[in-house]
Amino acid sequence: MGARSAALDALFERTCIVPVLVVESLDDAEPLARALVDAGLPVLEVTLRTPVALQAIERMRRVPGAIVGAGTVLDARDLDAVARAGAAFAISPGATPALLRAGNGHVMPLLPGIATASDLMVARELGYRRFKFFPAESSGGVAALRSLAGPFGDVRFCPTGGIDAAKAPAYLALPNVFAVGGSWMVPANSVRMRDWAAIHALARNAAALRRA
Ligand SMILES: O=C(O)C(=O)C[C@H](O)[C@H](O)COP(=O)(O)O
Repeated sequence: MGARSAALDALFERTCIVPVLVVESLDDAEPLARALVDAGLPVLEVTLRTPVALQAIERMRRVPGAIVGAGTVLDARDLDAVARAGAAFAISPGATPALLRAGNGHVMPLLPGIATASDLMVARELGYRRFKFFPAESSGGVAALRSLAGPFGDVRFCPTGGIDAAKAPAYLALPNVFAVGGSWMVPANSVRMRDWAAIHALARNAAALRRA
């Protein structure tokens, strides 16, 4: 197994649920990370969708127990930026050859996004064996991952996109799924209200989910 796959497998040994976070206000970064880590979800994906995302990664990293990665990494520039911010890993919704090559030049592991067999094969040629499957629900969901297991026996996935507490168990039951990503435990409204208790409760339920 390659070093990147081993590093990702080691990270996701600790959890099989990845909260996908959109941090609008820097003041939310620390209490949000604390609520999730305390509830049993230590691995966090901070999307680069807001202007404060890089600073949020830096702040969340200081929360004891938090393992903070970056999402929405679209190109080599984003990859360098999140590495500088101290992200433990990077996730992209899709993949380009340039991003995949840049990922090969980083110690920080990149989890590229794929939605089809052809996407996967391009990244596989460059050494990738762990992928985000995005957007999971609209790209065929559980049935698609079951089909991909045939030709790609050495590949494992983190499906994300449209998954919630009710849908997650069917994904986690698949042998080629190492984790499930999603925002269901972090409702935008709860963040706006700074209702960390509500997020903690949803995160606790998510943390009780297990791989098969
Ligand atoms: O911003 C990114 O990098 C993304 O790839 C998208 C997110 O992973 C999904 O939007 C999360 O999906 P939901 O759980 O349906 O909210």
